[in-house]
Amino acid sequence: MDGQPHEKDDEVPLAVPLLVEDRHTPERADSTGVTVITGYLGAGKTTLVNYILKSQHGKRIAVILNEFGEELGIEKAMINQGLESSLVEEWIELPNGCVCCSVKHSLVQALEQLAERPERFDYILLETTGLANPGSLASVLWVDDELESMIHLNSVITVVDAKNIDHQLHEHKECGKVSEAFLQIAYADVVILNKIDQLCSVVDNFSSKLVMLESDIHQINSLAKIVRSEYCSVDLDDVLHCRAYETKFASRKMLSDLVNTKTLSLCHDLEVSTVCVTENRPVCLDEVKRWLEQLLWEQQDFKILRAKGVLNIGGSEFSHMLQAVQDVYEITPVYAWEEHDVRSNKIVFIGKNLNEENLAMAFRLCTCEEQPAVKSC
Ligand SMILES: Nc1nc2c(ncn2[C@@H]2O[C@H](COP(=O)(O)OP(=O)(O)OP(=O)(O)O)[C@@H](O)[C@H]2O)c(=O)[nH]1
Repeated sequence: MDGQPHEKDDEVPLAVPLLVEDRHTPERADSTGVTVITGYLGAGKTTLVNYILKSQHGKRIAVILNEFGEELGIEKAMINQGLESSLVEEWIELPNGCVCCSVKHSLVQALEQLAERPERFDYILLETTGLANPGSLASVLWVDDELESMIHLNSVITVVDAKNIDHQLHEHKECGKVSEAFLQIAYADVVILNKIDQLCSVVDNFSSKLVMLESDIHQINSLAKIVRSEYCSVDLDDVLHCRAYETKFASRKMLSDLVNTKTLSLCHDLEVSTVCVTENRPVCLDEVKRWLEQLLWEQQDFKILRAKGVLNIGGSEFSHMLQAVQDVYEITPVYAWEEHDVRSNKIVFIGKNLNEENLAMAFRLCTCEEQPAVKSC
């Protein structure tokens, strides 16, 4: 951690809010949720980790830190022993490098070691280097078979510096590559729009600037929840209980939020954007899979980074949820359709150079009106 902790970090809180409620007891009792914390250099990732560790939630939290380019390539694991216990620091040695590329395997081993400890953790936070592409990391953590029973990916939290994000989004891009600031927002389940105090000190029309930044973020990723903050003082529910990857346990609210997500097309200057496609007729599961595999696995003049959707599969009485990160995807039955449910299909794509019309047209070709019913549940 190379940032300086803010002096507020050392103050004893005057009041202890009850931030973690019983209803949040992990559904998978045997598996620990991992929250990936990412963000541009200096955005406030360490500030967020410190804030979480020092909040009095009574939970045991392990933190794995990955610093890109550190000489020794050493990772530091800080473990919060819970309410009224001191912070314990440990070192986990990983080879030098960035978790999203060269040391995935070691990271997986480190997570296994943490998860296998007799004293169980309630949460594991993984603070990535400011240069990491959270997509690779998310896809590894989401699907790793060795880890599946012990840990699960909870969410990706991206900390954004409100004063500098404009510049970061519009700075020079390497040809053909999506810049890190876009990737970090594209893969985020929650965006913490931090340092709003600093933004306030440099712009006159502070409120409208904030709204504009939020609109830019939502044009890149309409699925992300945006939380404004100073020194990352956020509601811990937003960071620890997001559960963006729990497809099987997706709530009706999560699905209805998806259905209500819209394509925002105000600014055409953004490298990455969200596109939503809908289809009212039932779709054929095999056709959808074939289409997705083409989109995700074959070379295209566009790139899908993340997708989420609700599907009405012909012949099935279950709504299905689609999740995709990079080249990995999953379609899972979620809950039985009820009489009042509107059985429709919606997929939200986040990616580079997406063409709404082409995607909508291809989705239409997946309908199964002319095809035999598919029994998937
Ligand atoms: N004014 C102001 N400063 C902040 C805020 N949040 C964090 N900082 C300060 O910004 C600096 C960088 O914060 P860090 O938490 O170290 O940021 P980081 O993302 O971990 O930085 P790297 O590890 O270098 O990528 C520190 O000096 C923090 O105290 C905020 O909301 N307002």
